[in-house]
Amino acid sequence: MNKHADWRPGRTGQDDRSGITVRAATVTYRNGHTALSDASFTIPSGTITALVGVNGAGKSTIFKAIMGFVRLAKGEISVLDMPVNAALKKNLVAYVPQSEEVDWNFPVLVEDVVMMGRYGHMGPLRRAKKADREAVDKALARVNMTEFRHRQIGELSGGQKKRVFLARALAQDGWVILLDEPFTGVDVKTEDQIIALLRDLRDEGRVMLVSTHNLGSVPEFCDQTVLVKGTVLAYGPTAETFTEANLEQAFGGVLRHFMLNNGAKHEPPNPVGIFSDDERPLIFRDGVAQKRDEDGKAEGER
Ligand SMILES: Nc1ncnc2c1ncn2[C@@H]1O[C@H](COP(=O)(O)OP(=O)(O)OP(=O)(O)O)[C@@H](O)[C@H]1O
Repeated sequence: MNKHADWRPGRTGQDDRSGITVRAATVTYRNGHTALSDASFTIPSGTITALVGVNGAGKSTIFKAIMGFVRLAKGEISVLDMPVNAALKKNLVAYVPQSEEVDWNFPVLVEDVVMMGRYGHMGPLRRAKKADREAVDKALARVNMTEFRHRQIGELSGGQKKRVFLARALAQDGWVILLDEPFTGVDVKTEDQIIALLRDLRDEGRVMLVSTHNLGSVPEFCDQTVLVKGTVLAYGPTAETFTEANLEQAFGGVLRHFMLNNGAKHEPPNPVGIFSDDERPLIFRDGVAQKRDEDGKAEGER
C-alpha cells in the first residue's frame, strides 16, 4: 500500500508530506518556445502557496504541467507523492481557470458547471447520484452562490464566475487546488471571502497553489511563495522568500517601485518600499513585507 494512502481528511493542517514537488522541469511548446527551464520547487501539504512573476514568466505553464496538459521535456512532477497521472486519475487535482480561458457564451447553468466537478466520480454514463447532488449543493453554499444556481454562467459578474469555478473544485473534492489569478476582476469583499475559504481548505490539509499579481495580499494569506521567471528563482516560506531583493529579481523594471523615507527626523532613516504590480500594493517597512488588517490597512497605518 502507498505510504501516503491516508492523505484525505483526518490529517489536517500543515505536515511534512509533500503537496507538490517539481524537479528540474522543462517545458517547450510546439512552436519551440521554452517557457520553463530547469524549474524546481516543493510545497508541503496544508499550505497556501503564491505563484508570482511577470506576465509570461511561466505561471500558467506550471499549472498546465501539473494538470498534465503539457508534456515535460525534462524533469518530473509529483503530487501528494504520486506521479501526476496517478493523482489526476484519482481526481485529486482541481483547477480554477483564468476567466479568459472560458467560453462564457456556452449556454450552461451554474449548477451544471459545478456538477462537472463530479464527472470524475461518476460512471461512464455520467448519471448524478445523491452524493453528487449533495456535493454540488454543499459547494454552492460554501461560496455563497446557491441563489444563482439556475442562472446561465455567462450572465454572472466576474467575481461570481470565479466563485462558481471554485465551487466546481470543491465539488470535485480536489486535494490539490490550482487557482489561476482568482482575484483578477474581483472586488475586495469577494477577494476576502475567497481568502477565508482558502484558509479553511488549508486547515483541512489541502494544498492550494495560487497565481496572482496581487502582491499586497501575498504576505497576508500565503504561507509559501514560488517566484517564477522562466524558471523558479526562489521558493519557501513567504517570510523568507517574498523579500525586496527577490521581488526585484523576479520583476526587474516591470514593477512600480517607490522608496519613501518617512521623515528626516527619524534616525536611522526608516525606509518604506512600495511594490505595485496590480490593484493592491505591497508595502515593505524596514525590509519587512506588511500584512493588512481586516480593514485593509497595512501595519503602521492603523
Ligand atoms: N501554447 C503555447 N505555445 C507557445 N508558447 C506559449 C504557449 N502558452 C504560453 N506560451 C509562452 O510561454 C511563456 C509563458 O507563458 P505563461 O502563460 O505560462 O505565463 P504566465 O506567467 O502565466 O503569464 P500571465 O501572468 O500573463 O498569465 C510566454 O512567453 C508565452 O508566450
